Amino acid sequence: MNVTTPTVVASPQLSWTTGLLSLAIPLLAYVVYQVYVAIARPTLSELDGPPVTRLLGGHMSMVLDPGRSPIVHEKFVQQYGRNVRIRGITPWDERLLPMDPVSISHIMKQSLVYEKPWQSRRLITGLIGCGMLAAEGQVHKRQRRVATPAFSIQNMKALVPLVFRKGEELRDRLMEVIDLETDLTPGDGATLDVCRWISRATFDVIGIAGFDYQFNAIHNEDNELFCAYKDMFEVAVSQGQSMVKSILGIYFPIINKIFPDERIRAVSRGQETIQRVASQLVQDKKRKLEEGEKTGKLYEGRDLLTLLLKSNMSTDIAPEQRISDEDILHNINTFMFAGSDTSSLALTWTLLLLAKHPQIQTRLRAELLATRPSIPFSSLSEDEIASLYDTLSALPLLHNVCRESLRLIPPVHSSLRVAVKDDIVPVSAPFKGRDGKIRDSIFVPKGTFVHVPVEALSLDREIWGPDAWQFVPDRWDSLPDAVATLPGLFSNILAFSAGPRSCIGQRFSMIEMKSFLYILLTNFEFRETDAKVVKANVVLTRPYVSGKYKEGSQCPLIVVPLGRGHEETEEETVVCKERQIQWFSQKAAQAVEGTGRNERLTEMNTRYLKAYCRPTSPDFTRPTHTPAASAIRVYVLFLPNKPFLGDLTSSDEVTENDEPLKLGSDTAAAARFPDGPALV
Ligand code: HEM
Repeated sequence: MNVTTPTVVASPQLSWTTGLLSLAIPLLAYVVYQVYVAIARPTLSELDGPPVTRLLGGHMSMVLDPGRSPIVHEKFVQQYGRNVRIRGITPWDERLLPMDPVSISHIMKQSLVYEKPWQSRRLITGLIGCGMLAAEGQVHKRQRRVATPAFSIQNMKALVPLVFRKGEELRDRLMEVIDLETDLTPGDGATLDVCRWISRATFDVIGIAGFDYQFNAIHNEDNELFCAYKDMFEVAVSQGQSMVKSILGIYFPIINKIFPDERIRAVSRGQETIQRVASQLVQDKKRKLEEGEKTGKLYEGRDLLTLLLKSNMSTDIAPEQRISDEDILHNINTFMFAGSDTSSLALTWTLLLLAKHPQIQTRLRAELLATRPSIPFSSLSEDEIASLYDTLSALPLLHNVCRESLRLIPPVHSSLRVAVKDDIVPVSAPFKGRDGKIRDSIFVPKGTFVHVPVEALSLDREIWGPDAWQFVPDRWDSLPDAVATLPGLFSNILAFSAGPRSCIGQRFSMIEMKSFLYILLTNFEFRETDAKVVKANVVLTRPYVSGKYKEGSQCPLIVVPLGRGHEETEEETVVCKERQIQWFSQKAAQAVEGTGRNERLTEMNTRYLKAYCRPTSPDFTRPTHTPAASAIRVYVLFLPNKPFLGDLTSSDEVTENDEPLKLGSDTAAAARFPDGPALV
């Protein structure tokens, strides 16, 4: 199985000696460089900063830990000003921590001066290839130019129905899981790890939207490509004992070749699978596009892979600006990597915040329910879903909730840059340097690392006001003037970064967040459990249960299907009932139309609905034992192939023993109601 094994077994001593030598020589060279060359570099000497109390590790744990960072950042600003000198990992590693909006804007704009450090780029490249996240300079420019048209507003909107369908799948799956875990009595909900479920769904979304591939992770986690990506991404975020080895592996990749551990082997296995399955997908798509060109029947795929290939082939891109198939594959990997966990974390944190603020959850639900179409989702055409999304995207509270959540808990907590040449960084106000002189800019020498504190700017109480650390979506209706000075691709926050290296998937994420929130909140209520969920920065800001870090990232919430334990507000009840009654009555009328069946049935049906209908499952796609399900049964039992029920009177009860018609398997009924509820 493992191609490296025979070498190691055949000559273990030789391997060890070679390994040690190949480790020792570069290590020695590195130490010599650091002592005699790097130490002589110019430093951020004019800036003030906190004292250093440790030889290694410096201040990184203080600024990287989201449990402490808000207070640390605030104290630093008060004591040392808005641009602070901090210590990185080694004694020679002085870093700039800018918390001045003017300085940060400059750094984010000057992407040719402030690059991603080669260390992080090498780590990413080793996992997913040199796509947009890792590339720099001309390579990055070329890739971004090819990818930008794929992320246009129009192309993103075309993905809306795909995202909705996945949202519905998640809803149905959660209902099934809850049914299994509870006895279906009112008030019942199940405690679910929302983080895990959302993550499975966002993986599915990026699979289908990224390259038209069904991971089906919502249903099971066995798909080989899904496992390959998951394993690789887990290596990227895994911490612990092998931290030192991981760092050494970045500086001296040969170590990983000579001494591969289980993680390295998992990465190789994952890469092999991705290479085999995903490159086949690239070739298939290329063939479809070429065939379309030849036959004049253009291939209409909406996924990012197709769009990337189209853009790369378009005449707008000069031949020398095109990217290779390998680059295309690396970028699809990059979208998987950059777009799955970030989105699922943004959604998870939003649901947790809403669970902690039930009044806001109720208000948001009422806003969402008011837009609910009169027919079930499953019956909506793609155009109708697109127009529903247009309505959603303009909802004020939904928008406020999304940006407030991304402001308060940005999934990317901070980012790292390195100055590749000397630079002068502007500041918003003159400041007193360490030598007591007043300065109006900062000299940043080549080689300096810059720690970009994404979270610090959006939690700055001097800028956002005293409640900046709280979840207050309404703040967005009247923001302090100072907020307008903050950089950010989205809403003056750095959640999606800023400048030429900002997130290309921001529009995609908003579609995903808003569609999922819509589907989830109109079907479930989310409540806090007794577990204390805390933030930890493991590449991204992830939820953990306090004291249970070893169990991995998780966010348990009680998920209650609406209509069971959820006490709907009057506003919700009215909206839901009216819409459901309207839909059922319409369908019941169609059912009896022209069949000579009496109108009494329609009337009775409506009566049942009036009595029982609750906002349980807005598009009625599943049978339940709730009153709404009885209403569904009544409606279904009216079908012509159940003639004896034509004699039902309005006083008859439909009992548990009445067999509901299985629309999904009954061809006659299915033909009659192609868009009807699938009661399977
Ligand atoms: C809520 C969800 C998301 C958040 C918070 C987010 C955040 C970010 C941030 C902060 C960066 C800059 C990283 C850095 O400077 O180190 C970034 C870059 C990037 N993101 Fe996202 N992202 C999200 C979703 C997505 C999605 C859905 C996709 C793709 C479908 C995507 C693709 C990318 C790519 C390709 C880059 C690199 C851009 C470049 O360097 O030119 N992201 N993202």
